[in-house]
Amino acid sequence: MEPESIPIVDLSQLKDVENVAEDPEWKSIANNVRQGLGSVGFLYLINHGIPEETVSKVFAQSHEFFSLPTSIKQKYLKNTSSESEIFNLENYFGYQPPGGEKLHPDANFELKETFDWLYGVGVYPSEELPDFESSIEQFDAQCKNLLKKLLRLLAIGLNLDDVDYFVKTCRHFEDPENYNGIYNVRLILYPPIAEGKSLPAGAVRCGEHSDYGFLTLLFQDDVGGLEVKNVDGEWVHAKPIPGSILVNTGDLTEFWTCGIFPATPHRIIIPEDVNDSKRRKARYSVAFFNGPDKDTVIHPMQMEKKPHEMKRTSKYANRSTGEPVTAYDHMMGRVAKQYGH
Ligand SMILES: O=C(O)CCC(=O)C(=O)O
Ligand SMILES: [Fe+2]
Repeated sequence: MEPESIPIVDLSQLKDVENVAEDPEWKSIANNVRQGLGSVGFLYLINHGIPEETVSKVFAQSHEFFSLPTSIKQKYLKNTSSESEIFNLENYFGYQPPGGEKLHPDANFELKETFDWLYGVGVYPSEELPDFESSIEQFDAQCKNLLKKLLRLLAIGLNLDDVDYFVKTCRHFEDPENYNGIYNVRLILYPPIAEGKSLPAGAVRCGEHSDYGFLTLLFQDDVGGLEVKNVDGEWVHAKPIPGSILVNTGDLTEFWTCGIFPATPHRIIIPEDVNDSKRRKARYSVAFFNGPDKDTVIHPMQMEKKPHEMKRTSKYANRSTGEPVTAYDHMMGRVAKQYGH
């Protein structure tokens, strides 16, 4: 039997209408989103409305940034020196060199470089790359637009009375200066592995993990290598589909919906075959990690699950009582661990 694959959801029919909850197109797409995110926990969006040019500009800036000499990149190093530095969200920007972060506590070494961008704070390489900030700002605005639609689709799919139930917890979309939302844009480079290069034992590109927040938008180039664990526990290759965006739900959403939307484990391993093109090529990706405003109190929702949502064992699936917790408290413990605190 073919392993369960990652569904594709077409957003082309998502029109700006007055009452989205009653619109047949919105309802039908909302069902597809619930089906996809409620099973595999990942889906591809096509015809999502983010212009190709906006995405390629960010990728171009990412290529340029990671090609800068290490001494320059080190100028923009993220401050991960202590737990309190990391817990201060305003510090969550900057560069991390290979091995600087572990998404899985047991991963030996993650062969990647990252750069995190936050709205309104941080020091960016404007001197070296004059278009860096404006490219990411444009991308940020487009991602937020799309996320608003997705959060409404989630609410419709769950039959919530208020279609803006989740959108309202992201006041940072409308007023980023005043509301401290937990979200960031991340540029990622997985460097090429030259023939004969020796790697630390057990090295991976990205250790197995689930994301922490609400929804992640992931843009990848054409190299491939990301694997996603499906309901049957098999690793499925999230092969690149040109122009598409991968979207997945994080730990907070799993907690919030008592497992209707699972936080699906994913990883990028290094192919053992030295001739595998995925090993020999650099891979670039860009992620938008979205969480709610940090003071949002999350009350786990008790609702009936559909049969396919019972299949995946979720940490929170059988929770009958869930103590409310703020989004910040739920997410930050996990963030600190990734820097070894
Ligand atoms: O680069 C990718 O394709 C995945 C990255 C990822 O899962 C993450 O940074 O959380
Ligand atoms: Fe991830």
